[in-house]
Amino acid sequence: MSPAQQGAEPGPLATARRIVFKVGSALLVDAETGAANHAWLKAFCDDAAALRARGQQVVVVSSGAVALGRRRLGLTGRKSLTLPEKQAAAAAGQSLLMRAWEEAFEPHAIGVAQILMTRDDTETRRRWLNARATVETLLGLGVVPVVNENDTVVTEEIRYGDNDRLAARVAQLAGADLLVLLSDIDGLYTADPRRDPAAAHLPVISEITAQIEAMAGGANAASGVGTGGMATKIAAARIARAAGCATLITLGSRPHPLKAIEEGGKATLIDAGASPAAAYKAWIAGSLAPQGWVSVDAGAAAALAKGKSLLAAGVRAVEGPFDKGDAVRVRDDTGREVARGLIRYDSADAHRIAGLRSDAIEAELGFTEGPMIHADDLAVAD
Ligand SMILES: Nc1ncnc2c1ncn2[C@@H]1O[C@H](COP(=O)(O)OP(=O)(O)O)[C@@H](O)[C@H]1O
Ligand SMILES: N[C@@H](CCC(=O)OP(=O)(O)O)C(=O)O
Repeated sequence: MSPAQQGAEPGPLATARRIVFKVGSALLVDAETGAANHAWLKAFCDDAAALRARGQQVVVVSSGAVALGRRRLGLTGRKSLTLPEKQAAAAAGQSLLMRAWEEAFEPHAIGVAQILMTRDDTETRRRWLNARATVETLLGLGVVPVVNENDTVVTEEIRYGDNDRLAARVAQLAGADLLVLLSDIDGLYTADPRRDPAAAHLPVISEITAQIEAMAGGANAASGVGTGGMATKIAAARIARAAGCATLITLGSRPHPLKAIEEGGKATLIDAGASPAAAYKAWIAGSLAPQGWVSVDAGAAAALAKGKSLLAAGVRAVEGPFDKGDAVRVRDDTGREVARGLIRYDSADAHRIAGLRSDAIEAELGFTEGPMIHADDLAVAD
C-alpha cells in the first residue's frame, strides 16, 4: 500500500514545486481514429489545473505530432514511415497537437506555449541557457510550456527519438523537482510483466544500479540507443536524478491520471540525488571546463560569499576568450579562486564593462544582461 493510501506522508506529486509531465503518443492519440484523445486531455488538464491552483508549476513534454500528422497527410495505411515522411508528419501534426493542448487548457483560462527542441539545444550551453530563460519567463507568466522534439530538422543519428530523455533534459533545464513519465504501465517491475507473470513491482528505487538497468533491458539503457520500453525511462531517471529531480513512472491511461497518483495509484518513484539547485551548482563547479577568469575586488568577493550576484562594478580584470554562457573562474585580489559561474557577457563585453555600475552598462554596450554572473549561476568555493 502506498503512503498516500496509508494517510502517511503526502506523495511526491503533492510536494513538488515544479513538475514536468511526459505524455506519450499512445495517450494522446486515439489508436482507432488517429485523432487527438480529447477526453483524456481534458481530464489531464483538469488535474494539472488543480495542481496549479495550489501553486505548483507545470511543464508538459508531449509526443503525438507524428501520429496526428500521419492522419492529416493520409499516411496511415503503412506500417512504418521513412524519415522524411516522419518529419513531414511531425510538421503537419505539431499544430494539431498544440491546438489540442490549447483547447484542453482553455476552460481553465491557462495559456500554453510551444517549445520545439533538438538534442543540440539541450547540449549547447548557450542555447540551453536561452531555453531555460524562456521556460522560466513562461512559468513566471503563468503559461504552461508544451515541449516536443523538433522532429522536422533532426536526422536519425542526432534525434532523441523517444521523449523520455528529452523530458529529463527539460526537467534539468527547468530546475524541476519532479519528472512524471506517464506510461502504458504502472512502473518498473523486476522483469517485463508482459512476458514474465512472476515479475514484481518496485515502488521505490533509491539508486539506479546495474541490476535495475538490467531489469529495464540493461544494454539499451546503458548505451542510450534504446527506443521506448523501460530502458529509456531509466536512462531518463538517471539524467533527472543527477539534476536533483525525482522521477515517477506510472500509468497514464487512467481517466484522471494525476488524481489517481495522489490517491495512491501504483507507481515507481526514483529518488532525486540532491536538490535541483545543489545539483546545478555541482555541475557548474565540477563538470564544466572554465574558459577564462574574472578578478574581483574584496567587496565583490565578500558579496559572493553571502550568496549575492557578481556585479560588473566589482570586477577588476577579465581574461578570456570566452563566450556568453561559458563557465569562468572568479578570483579575489589575492589570486585565490572564490567561485565559478556562468558569465552573461562574452569576454570582449565583460572587459568593456568591468568596473562599471549596473546602470552604466547599457550606455556602454547598447544592451544589458544584468549582473556579470547571476547568483543562481554561481558555485561559491567552500
Ligand atoms: N522491467 C520492466 N518493467 C516494466 N515494464 C517493462 C519492463 N521491461 C520492459 N517493459 C515494457 O516497457 C513498456 C513501457 O514502455 P513503452 O511502451 O515505450 O512506454 P511509453 O509508451 O509510455 O513510452 C511496458 O509496457 C512493458 O511491456
Ligand atoms: N516527437 C515525436 C514523438 C516521440 C515519441 O513518440 O516519444 P515516446 O512517446 O517516448 O515514444 C512526436 O511528437 O510524434
